[in-house]
Amino acid sequence: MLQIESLNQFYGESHTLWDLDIGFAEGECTCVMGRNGVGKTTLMGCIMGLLPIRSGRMTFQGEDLARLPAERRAGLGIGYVPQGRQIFPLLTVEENLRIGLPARRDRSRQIPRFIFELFPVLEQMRGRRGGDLSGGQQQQLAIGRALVLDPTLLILDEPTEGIQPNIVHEIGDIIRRLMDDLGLTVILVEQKLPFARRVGDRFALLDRGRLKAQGPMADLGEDLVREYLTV
Ligand SMILES: Nc1ncnc2c1ncn2[C@@H]1O[C@H](COP(=O)(O)OP(=O)(O)OP(=O)(O)O)[C@@H](O)[C@H]1O
Repeated sequence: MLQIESLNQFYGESHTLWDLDIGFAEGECTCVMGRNGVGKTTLMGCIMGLLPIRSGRMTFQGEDLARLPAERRAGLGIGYVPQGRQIFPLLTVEENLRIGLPARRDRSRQIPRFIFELFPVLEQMRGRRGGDLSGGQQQQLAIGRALVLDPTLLILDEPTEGIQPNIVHEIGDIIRRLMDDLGLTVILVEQKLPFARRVGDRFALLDRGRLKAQGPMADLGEDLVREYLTV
């Protein structure tokens, strides 16, 4: 569904992503993993068009992504839940959700009903400010906001960071439901190994900007964990 070939990215003189080749298969959840600072968020920024790339190809359902500005990429059906959630604290829950509506392909001005079915707390707190929500509720709002666009691919950057364990479990269930009920493909940046193993179908392991291994989650063995994940 999304194919990345020979991707190189620099921050100024600093070469951050090196000749990355990664494929993301339709209908699967691929966990992008690796220690802090290896380039996971940078890779997501490149996919979304928020960071310029130096060279390489990115194709999404046959479209050449690298040539499209960020707003067109979202319109192709790529939803993005950034690290740290980045909801608007002074806007209400409803206003946060409405932000994505103008980019919908069908021009609908209605927040899709299934978002409130998936996250009942967002309906209960519809008129409250985003900043008044708990961390877990804000994460649900950030996911809901990305879903407003009706994406076929959803990218989540560390959705469990700083969230209570019971809510982490719930977020895992929601991701699987999005895949089973809506047929979404998911890219999940994740550092928590048990969560990645529970939710992911495949993994891609980065180290210092390079891809070190990828494959079915069952192949993420102890040797790889020790070498590239344990701190
Ligand atoms: N805006 C920036 N300017 C310069 N260097 C940056 C910038 N953003 C990130 N970097 C550097 O690029 C490298 C990759 O960072 P990135 O945030 O992509 O890693 P990560 O794997 O997502 O880390 P984390 O798990 O901590 O979020 C790091 O060395 C980081 O210091």
